[in-house]
Amino acid sequence: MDFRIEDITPEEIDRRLAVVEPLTDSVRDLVDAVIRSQVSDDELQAAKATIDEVVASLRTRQRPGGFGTPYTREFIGMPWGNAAVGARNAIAPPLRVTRSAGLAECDMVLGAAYEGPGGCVHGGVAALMLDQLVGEAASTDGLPSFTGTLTVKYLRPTRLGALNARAEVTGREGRKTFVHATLSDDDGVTVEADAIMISPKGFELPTGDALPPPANSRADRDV
Ligand SMILES: CCCCCCCC/C=C\CCCCCCCC(=O)SCCNC(=O)CCNC(=O)[C@H](O)C(C)(C)COP(=O)(O)OP(=O)(O)OC[C@H]1O[C@@H](n2cnc3c(N)ncnc32)[C@H](O)[C@@H]1OP(=O)(O)O
Repeated sequence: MDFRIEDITPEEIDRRLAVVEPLTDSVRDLVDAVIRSQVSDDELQAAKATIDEVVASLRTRQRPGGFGTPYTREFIGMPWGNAAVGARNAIAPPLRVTRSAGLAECDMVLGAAYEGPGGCVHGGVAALMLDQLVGEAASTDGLPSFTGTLTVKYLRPTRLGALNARAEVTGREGRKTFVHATLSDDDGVTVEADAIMISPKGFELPTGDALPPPANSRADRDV
């Protein structure tokens, strides 16, 4: 796993985020526009050519593999490629998770890119978001926890639109942390999940100090 240290200041993180977050939002917008566009075939083909040019320019310098999760020496996390919260990842639902002891929560608005059954959120997307939330809730004491078992119960269809996700630690037992999570719309809970999170054996923090929760964005770190 890539836990590399990148020795930059919080100001430099903010500067980088101020560049990449709007870019990621534009790519998200592009994804939504492609799904819902009703322009002609000629216009679609012209759009492809323009997009291919942009991709070629971005490919002139690429890192190998994934983005990884770099940390600063102060243990501010930069999981910017993360599929659920990555600041550079347009596939990620736009989640801004807030955390406190044993608790993680976020409001989000899901559009056409997250559809499963017509007009409703894909079950895998719901599970993705809840997986992230249980991971963040279990890790608020600083030690990372990985999902061992995630049990997801879909109570009723989740309409696309404004939603809330919430995860709360319900117990700890050795290296295991138990977490309950929900996804809700205005009418209440649509999906619930229970997770057994496991702290990896022998994992030691580089300094022996507890880590603060990792930051995903400027707004997140200000919490
Ligand atoms: C500079 C460094 C900074 C670091 C700071 C980090 C801060 C991080 C903060 C915030 C992060 C937020 C991140 C959110 C991420 C979202 C969540 C994900 O997507 S995670 C990816 C999906 N999950 C996997 O890929 C796991 C793959 N599996 C494994 O790696 C192992 O199987 C693992 C770690 C889960 C367990 O392996 P073992 O070798 O440690 O387990 P054994 O020693 O056999 O068991 C320990 C106890 O756990 C139970 N256990 C083991 N596996 C289990 C499982 N799969 N389900 C339930 N219980 C399990 C066992 O029964 C045992 O319990 P008994 O002590 O006997 O009571």
